[in-house]
Amino acid sequence: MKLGIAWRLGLALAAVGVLAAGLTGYYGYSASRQLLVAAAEERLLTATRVLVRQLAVGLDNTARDVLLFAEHPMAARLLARSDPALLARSEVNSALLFQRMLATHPEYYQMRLIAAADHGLERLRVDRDNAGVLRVAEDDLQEKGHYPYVFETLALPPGAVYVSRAVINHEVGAHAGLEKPSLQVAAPVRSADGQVLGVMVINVDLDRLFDQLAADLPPGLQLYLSNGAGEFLIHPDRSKAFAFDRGQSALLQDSFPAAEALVKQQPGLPGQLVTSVEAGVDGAAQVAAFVRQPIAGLRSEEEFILGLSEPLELVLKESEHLGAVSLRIVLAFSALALLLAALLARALSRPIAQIVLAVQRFASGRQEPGVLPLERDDEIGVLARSIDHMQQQIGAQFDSLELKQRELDHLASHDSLTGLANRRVLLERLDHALAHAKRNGSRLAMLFIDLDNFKEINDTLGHAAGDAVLRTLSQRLRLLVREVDTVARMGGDEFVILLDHADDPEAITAVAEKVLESLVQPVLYGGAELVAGASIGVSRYPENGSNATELIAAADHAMYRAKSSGRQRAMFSESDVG
Ligand SMILES: Nc1nc2c(ncn2[C@@H]2O[C@H](COP(=O)(O)OP(=O)(O)OP(=O)(O)O)[C@@H](O)[C@H]2O)c(=O)[nH]1
Repeated sequence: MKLGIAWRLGLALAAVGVLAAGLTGYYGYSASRQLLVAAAEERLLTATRVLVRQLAVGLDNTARDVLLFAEHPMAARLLARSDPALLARSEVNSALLFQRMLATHPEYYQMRLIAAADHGLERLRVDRDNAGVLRVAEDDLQEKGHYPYVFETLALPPGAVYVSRAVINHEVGAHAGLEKPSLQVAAPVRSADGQVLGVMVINVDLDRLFDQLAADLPPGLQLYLSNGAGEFLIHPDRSKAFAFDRGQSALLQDSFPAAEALVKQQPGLPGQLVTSVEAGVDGAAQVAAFVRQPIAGLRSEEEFILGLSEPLELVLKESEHLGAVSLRIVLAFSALALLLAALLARALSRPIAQIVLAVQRFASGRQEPGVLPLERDDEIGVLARSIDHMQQQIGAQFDSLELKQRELDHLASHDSLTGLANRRVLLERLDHALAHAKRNGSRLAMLFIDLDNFKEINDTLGHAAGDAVLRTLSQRLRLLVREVDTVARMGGDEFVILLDHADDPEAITAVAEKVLESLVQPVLYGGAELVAGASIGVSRYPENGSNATELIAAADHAMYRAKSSGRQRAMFSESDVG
């Protein structure tokens, strides 16, 4: 189907409408997604910074706890082992305090007092086990001098606190702490004279610590902790936490490439970033925030990078509703655009079709012209009125041309002076009449009339008088014959009357007599009576000829005989073609 210009315009407008609605919806939808992602990044970063702050506070509190015990005189007394009675009481009291501490701090799983002497022999130790909290029997106490948290702490200045690297605790007999991700927080114990007697150590269960920290986080968030090198210590996928402890590698920068900037950052400086990855935990896209935070005020080789991530799907959940609303709006606008386009196309195509029909009808010259939308006051109305005006102009010019054509036809076929048929028309009609007569076996007669003494009128009264005589006599000739008969002026003062169905010679003679009588009647001109008269030669078909030339020649010849026989008479042709 070929579409008209109005429909094509309508469809183009509809397409523009649909496109505009679609693009608006699409950009609104994608802008909302970007805003949601940006808001999630901001939210995650804030939450991560809060967590880092809580971690620092937590470690600080543990450091305070360690210092409290390390600097208490009871610790020095226990390690100095000077007074046996005092020692026994101190042991009981200290063990009680250690047990109270473990009871109130679920993240602590071990508290120990370790001597600098005897290869770092544990002097007092309270462990958490599956049943609760227990004081480790003297026989089970171990030598720990070879562990960094012992010999490095022994070297610390007064008041300093050591924080170990995050490790999995493989120490034999560690009860609940065995194979736990741990931090050892330790401080040296000194005698009153400043001599280093041993160390006070609290073992922190990292999992419990972060369970506490993350307890208030909204659901759906995932927690990451790595050391300064990017090795995961806490990961939603437990197989990635402490992978280095199993001789494997699971690095923050591998899971979140942007985090490499934090890993490579100069130690001791804080840093933060937000990032998005296409395939995070479970292969789902994630939005994440990471913060690197040095442990301020504590002696540690460790720095932590803490992070939170949220699945992109969760972040964009709100945009799904917006997307559905956008889609409905786009569909509604598209339908509206199509409807408007159809209405516009109809509104345009109707008057255009009217104009086309009117122009076609006008072009094909139909009697009933098409109706133009003349009353419209828009461009189509202007066009219709212009076409109407043009049609009227063309119609008027056609009428004028037709008139002129008729005048030309008349001029070409009639004598201008008398209005009678001219020689050309006479010959046409004669041919026609001859053909008809031959077919029907009918007869024709031709009267060749030449005025007598006409020259004299011209010569005496002038050409105008001659013209007046010619006009008057022509009128008389026309009135003498029937409608079907032809009266023609051959030129000068010569006329021919062609009589159709002229079977009877007497009837022909009667016509010739009437002609003679009529033409000899005077013509009034300028108060004078002018008399011409005429001589007539008569030829007949088929007697005197079978074609126009023969019949005219025969009549002409008979006319000359009438002239030479004394004028004012009619004579029949004597020529016989038979
Ligand atoms: N006024 C006028 N005269 C014409 C016209 N056409 C021809 N004539 C004149 O008509 C005359 C015709 O000549 P003739 O037939 O020899 O003159 P005539 O006096 O009738 O001679 P006969 O036929 O022998 O009687 C000429 O003088 C032409 O000049 C015309 O249209 N108007």
